[in-house]
Amino acid sequence: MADLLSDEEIEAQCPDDWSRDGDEIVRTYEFDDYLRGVNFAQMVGEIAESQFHHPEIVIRYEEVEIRLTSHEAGGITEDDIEMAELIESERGE
Ligand SMILES: C[C@H](O)[C@H](O)[C@H]1CNC2=NC(N)=NC(=O)C2=N1
Repeated sequence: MADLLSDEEIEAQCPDDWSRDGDEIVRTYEFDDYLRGVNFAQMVGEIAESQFHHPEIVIRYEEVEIRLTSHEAGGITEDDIEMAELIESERGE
């Protein structure tokens, strides 16, 4: 199990366009239509399964919110940062 990151480490390692919200890091992605968001959520789910690290995914009209935290560690770890980076690389932003 990964160790909890310090406030300073989270600040330094949180990818651009992601923000910290308590024990989570979060980003909301915008899409041109609902189904593009649904497809993105599917892709995030596949990454989550491959990493065995599962975000909260909220699908709304033309946007998808991704929230990451490490439940077992009780906060934000390298696993969350890595997942955010993988999602960013897939999104191509
Ligand atoms: C038993 C435990 O749920 C598993 O080891 C994995 C599954 N996916 C997970 N996902 C997240 N976000 N945090 C975890 O601690 C976690 N643990």
